[in-house]
Amino acid sequence: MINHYPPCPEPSLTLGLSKHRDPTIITILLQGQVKACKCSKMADGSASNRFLMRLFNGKLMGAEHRVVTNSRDPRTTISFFVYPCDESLIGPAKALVNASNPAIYKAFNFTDFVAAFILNPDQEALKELISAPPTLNC
Ligand SMILES: O=C(O)CCC(=O)C(=O)O
Ligand SMILES: [Fe+2]
Repeated sequence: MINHYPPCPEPSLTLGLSKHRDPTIITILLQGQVKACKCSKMADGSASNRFLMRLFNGKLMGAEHRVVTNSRDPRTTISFFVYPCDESLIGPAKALVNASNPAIYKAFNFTDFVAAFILNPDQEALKELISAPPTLNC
C-alpha cells in the first residue's frame, strides 16, 4: 500500500492515519527521511490485535500505531503487508502450548478471520471466534 501525506497546515488537528494495529503477521514500512509513524503503548483489543494474540496464545500483540502530520514536509510511504494464505489455520503456535500453558483460543482459518473481522464484521461470528473455548488439538 502506498500512502501520501501532504504537509498539513494544522498538524495538531489532523492525523495522517488514526491509531490502529495492522491485521498482518509482519508489516515492512518504507518511510524515507520523514519519520511520523508513532507506536503507542498497548491498549484495548482490536481485530488485528486478536489475530496476533491468537498466534502467540495471548503472549504478544501487534503494536498500536498512528501517523502524525507536519506542516513542512510531504511524506510518502510504502507498506508491505505479510498475510497468511487463505487456508492457513490461525491458532496458538504449537511451540507455545503445553500442559501449563494451554491454548486459550480456538483455531480458525484465515478466510474466516477476514470475513468476520475485516470485510463484513458479523457480530455472531465475532462472538463465536472471540469467546469460544479453546479446542485446538496440538
Ligand atoms: O505510512 C505510515 O507511516 C504507516 C502506514 C500504516 O500504518 C499502515 O498502512 O498500516
Ligand atoms: Fe499500520
